[in-house]
Amino acid sequence: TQSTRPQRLLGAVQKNATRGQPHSVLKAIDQFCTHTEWAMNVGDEKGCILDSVVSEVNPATVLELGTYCGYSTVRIASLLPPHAKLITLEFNPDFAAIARQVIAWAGLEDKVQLVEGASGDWIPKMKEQFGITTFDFVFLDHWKDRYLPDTKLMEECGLLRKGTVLLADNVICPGTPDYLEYIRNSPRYKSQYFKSHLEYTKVEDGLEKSVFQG
Ligand SMILES: Cc1cc(-c2n[nH]c(CCNC(=O)c3cc(-c4ccc(F)cc4)cc(O)c3O)n2)ccn1
Ligand SMILES: [Mg+2]
Repeated sequence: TQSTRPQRLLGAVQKNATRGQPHSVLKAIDQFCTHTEWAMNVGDEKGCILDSVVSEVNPATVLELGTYCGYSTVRIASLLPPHAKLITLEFNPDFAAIARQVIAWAGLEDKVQLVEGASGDWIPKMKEQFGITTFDFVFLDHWKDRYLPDTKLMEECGLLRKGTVLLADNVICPGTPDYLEYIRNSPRYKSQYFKSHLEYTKVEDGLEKSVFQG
């Protein structure tokens, strides 16, 4: 039977990366996606911007919406302080199964809680299920038409505090026009655009960083 792209990506990690070395996992995925098969990881160019924002925030609690194969999960988790918690939500069970193995290969399973299901269902349950009060950092990288409703949902559920940083991938390609319109015009956020490119391509894309003002 045919393998899937995520399965082939995992194979490249297991073949070319060293267990317990997150950097080698990221390198193996980026090489696979550059030379063999494109895949929707945030990639190294936008990944460097992600690294700098995560390092600046130095978050104790992180929410990632959209795990896919775990590339950005590994990228973020490798920068977190010892007792920090990263919760990542993945809708597709096949993607989640691969992501668990990629995260384990990187040796970061103790920092990561991967939850399978839809963001709209899980965001209201964050406090009771995971003992979260508020998130210090949120990486939005899931269905592009869910960025705006889920941001409003996080506000309503009291999951954001003064200073919480939201970083949104793909605000140009595939694009999140309603989210950009809202977040750039809301007095409750201070936003900044980081111009970049769609992973592994020359197509324009970018990340939008927004700080909740409380
Ligand atoms: C909890 C929860 C989770 C999800 C969820 N889980 N996993 C995802 C993946 C979402 N990501 C993308 O669709 C995506 C697409 C492209 C792309 C594709 C094709 C092109 F031609 C150009 C660009 C590029 C990217 O960088 C992307 O991130 N959503 C959904 C709902 N609830
Ligand atoms: Mg993305």
